[in-house]
Amino acid sequence: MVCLWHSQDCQLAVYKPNPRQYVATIPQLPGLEVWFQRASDVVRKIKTGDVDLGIVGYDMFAELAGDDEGDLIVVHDALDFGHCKLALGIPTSGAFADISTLEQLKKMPQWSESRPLRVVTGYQRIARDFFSMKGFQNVRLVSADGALEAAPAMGSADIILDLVSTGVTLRENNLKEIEGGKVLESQGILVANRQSLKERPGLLEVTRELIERFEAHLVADGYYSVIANMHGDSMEDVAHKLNSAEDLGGLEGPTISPVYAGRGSKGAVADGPRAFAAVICIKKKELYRCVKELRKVGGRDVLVQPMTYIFDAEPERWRILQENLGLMGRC
Ligand SMILES: Nc1ncnc2c1ncn2[C@@H]1O[C@H](COP(=O)(O)OP(=O)(O)OP(=O)(O)O)[C@@H](O)[C@H]1O
Ligand SMILES: O=P(O)(O)OC[C@H]1O[C@H](OP(=O)(O)OP(=O)(O)O)[C@H](O)[C@@H]1O
Ligand SMILES: [Mg+2]
Repeated sequence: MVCLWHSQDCQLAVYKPNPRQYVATIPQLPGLEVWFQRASDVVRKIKTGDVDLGIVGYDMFAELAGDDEGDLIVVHDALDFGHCKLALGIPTSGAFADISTLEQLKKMPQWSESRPLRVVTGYQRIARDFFSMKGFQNVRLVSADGALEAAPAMGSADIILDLVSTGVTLRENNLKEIEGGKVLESQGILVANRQSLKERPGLLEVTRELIERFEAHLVADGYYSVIANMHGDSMEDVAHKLNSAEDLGGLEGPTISPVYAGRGSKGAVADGPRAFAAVICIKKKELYRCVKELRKVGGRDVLVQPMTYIFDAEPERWRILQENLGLMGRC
């Protein structure tokens, strides 16, 4: 069983036949059951071995894995979605108006044993460790499951520790971040149950395929595949033009092939340079610059397509996983 909280588009479409049910499949990976669960339950269920693999935010993993990561193993620690940070949110006015650093917060004279600084958070373990590591004395952690940003205005807490992404929720609730108040950075990760990986038939192979596909997709996500028609005396001539232009060389160099133009088409030239199609791979950020470069060297009819995968050598993360499981050289 795989437990998916969120998924990124990498051609592993999740098929959920019934919107009111939580079970689904990935047709490309038969034999795999997908379950949609709350983030906290994803970690708990992998820990107990009820599910084998799961995708969650690192924040939830850090909170719930505990010191005993023994049963859990992070298979991929950077899936490049769900980026956010866990940070303190402090009121912009009142007693905190002049507080802009963690040091200043710590030195506030108001807080005592009988009236501690009340911090509301869903991340009790991380908060406890953070405040004790930073040497805070009079802090009381308050629990809540959502809408934490309302707590200071409601009077049920003084400050909050919660996820921040754009910062809009903090701002709209008259809260601010402070220097030193970032506790951790988070993004989606792939986690597995160690024992299941070792024992459940077929699981390691599926995990290997997921690592390969995720890595290949994450690399491909930065590129476009570009096909352009070029005119030249020969394939070498066209290749030379592309290689001498900045950033048109592709990953290893352009792929050039002849264009067999039909009668009357643009590419049909009786005597003169012949038409070739050049396939190159370009960085998304460089697209428009590359189109202009292509035009300069005679490129026309530029077709741009997204890339799904760029598979390269076997991923380092697969090697690390085998090493962690003590399986090096056996797969
Ligand atoms: N604003 C955000 N931007 C990016 N990622 C976020 C944001 N909020 C939450 N996340 C990520 O999503 C995960 C799940 O968030 P959360 O626990 O709030 O679940 P939810 O989908 O809002 O459902 P519920 O709150 O009802 O459980 C978090 O652990 C975190 O990794
Ligand atoms: O910095 P921002 O982009 O504004 O995002 C931060 C908000 O996102 C999360 O809440 P979510 O939307 O998941 O609501 P919830 O509290 O109901 O889980 C988080 O708990 C913050 O409230
Ligand atoms: Mg939420």
